[in-house]
Parts: sequence; structure tokens; C-alpha cells
Amino acid sequence: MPLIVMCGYPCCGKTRRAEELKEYFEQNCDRKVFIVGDGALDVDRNTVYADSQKEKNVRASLKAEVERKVNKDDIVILDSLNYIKGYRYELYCLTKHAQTPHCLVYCLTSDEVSSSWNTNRYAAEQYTRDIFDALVLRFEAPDSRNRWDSPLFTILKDDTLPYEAISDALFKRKAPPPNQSTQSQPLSSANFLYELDKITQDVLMAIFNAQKTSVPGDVISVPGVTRTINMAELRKLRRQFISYTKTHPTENTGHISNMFVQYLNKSLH
Ligand SMILES: Nc1ncnc2c1ncn2[C@@H]1O[C@H](COP(=O)(O)OP(=O)(O)OP(=O)(O)O)[C@@H](O)[C@H]1O
Repeated sequence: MPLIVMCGYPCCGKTRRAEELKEYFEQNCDRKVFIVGDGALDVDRNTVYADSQKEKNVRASLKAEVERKVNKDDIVILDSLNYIKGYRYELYCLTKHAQTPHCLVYCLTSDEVSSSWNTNRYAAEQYTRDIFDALVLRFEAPDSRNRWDSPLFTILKDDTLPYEAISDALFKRKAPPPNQSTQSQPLSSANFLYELDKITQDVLMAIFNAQKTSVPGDVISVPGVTRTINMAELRKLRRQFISYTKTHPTENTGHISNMFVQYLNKSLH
């Protein structure tokens, strides 16, 4: 019955997440799960995304397929870029018409990360540089304040999917409890989670690199640290900080570095 709409940059892990969801729902509820995606349409994506008419036709085919599949019992996952706000609105109208719940799963990556994953793919699966860049430019990020983008689950590359919250959003037919995945993005920055991800990673690398030339007791980027911290520890603290900050976003992304360093100081004492 319900529809899960995947969304994100080209090569950001949508199919991987869609498969994870399929596996979860097949194992945990007695329902069939269908993934509808451009992969099944036998089209060359580089040709399609270079031609707006062809792209429109593909979108229409995918929507028609979703419409056919959405029924009382099954779960449909639409695994495509779904990067146009108006298209997501049409999908929302479709679910409203079918009186079925829906939610959006947004795989959030930076263009650098997606681009490097793209380069490491088999040649036949790769987006060309031009198409990749054009799609990143055209991307219209979801915003949970829009009813067609809500409930919105924003997933970073190292996150575990919030399966239960997604399941509740679909089957309990109520908004999931306000947690990190369903919080609105801060008003001033649509890019907040990306900034959060990038800035904390930069701080982490600065500490890690500084340790290469310092001795225990040296004051480096994190004052008071008198022991060497390995990368696994740093990553764990970064994950904790990101989880916390997603639920307490700051409007000024310029504060993220300082907040993260303070968090490290507190956690390492
Ligand atoms: N969380 C992740 N961590 C590391 N690598 C990943 C992750 N997610 C995806 N990848 C890599 O990125 C590549 C693309 O993954 P996937 O096919 O899931 O992306 P996609 O967004 O569905 O791509 P497309 O836009 O072509 O449909 C894969 O080769 C995979 O190895």
C-alpha cells in the first residue's frame, strides 16, 4: 500500500538503501515489496538526462508504474533521482488519491562523495561528468515543511536506516515521533546536514593530521587532549555529535566547528 520515494544526488546510494528497506520489510512484515526504478526501463541514463523530453517520458513511465503497483497490501519503493519538487508533489497527489501513506528517504551526500562513487563504478553504470554536474545543479532538495516531502528521513552515508520510524510513518499512519530524521531543517540553511557532515569531517582530519607531528601532551586543535586518539574514537564522537546536532540544529553553520571542538573537549576529559 504505502509508497517510499527515494531521493538524492546521482550515485548517492539510493538503490543500496532501497534494497536495505526491501529486505527489512520482507523480513519484518508479511508484505510484498516492489522496487520501481529506471534500471528496469532499459534506458541509457546519460541519453535520458541529456534530453528533457526523454527525461519527462521516463518520469511519466515511472509514475505510471507506481500507480499500477500501489495497492492495498504491497509496499512500493520508487528508486529514482526524484529531484524535481513538482514531480514529488505529483507523487504525493497520487498517494493521496490512492489514500495511502507515503514518505521520503533522502540519501544526503556531498557532490564530491557521489562523484567519487560514480567514478569507481563500472563504466556502463557511470554518469558522464557533464550529466552528473548538470543533475547536481538541477537538484531541488526536499524540505520537510512541504507536505509532499514529509515525513522526510534524511540519511547520511554512514547512518543506519531508521527502519522502525519509517515503518511507523507508513503503517501507523501518524507522523513519526520527532527524532533526528524528522526534524525540520533550519530555516536559514537548506544545506545544513551537508555542512554539518563536512565541517565535522574537516575538524576530525585536522586533529588526526596534527597528531602525526605532535607528541602526547602537545596542545593541538583540541585543547587538553594529552593522549593520542585513534580514528575510530574520533569517528565515534563525530557520529554522536552529528546525531545530537541534527536534533538541535544551529542556524549559523559557522558555529559547527567550535561546537564540535567543544564537544570533543568535553567527551575526551
Ligand atoms: N553508503 C555508502 N557507502 C559507500 N559506498 C556507497 C554507499 N552507498 C552507495 N555506495 C556506492 O555508490 C555506488 C552507487 O550506489 P547506488 O547504485 O546505490 O547509488 P544510486 O544513487 O542508486 O545511483 P543512481 O543515481 O545511478 O541510481 C555503488 O557502487 C556503491 O558501492
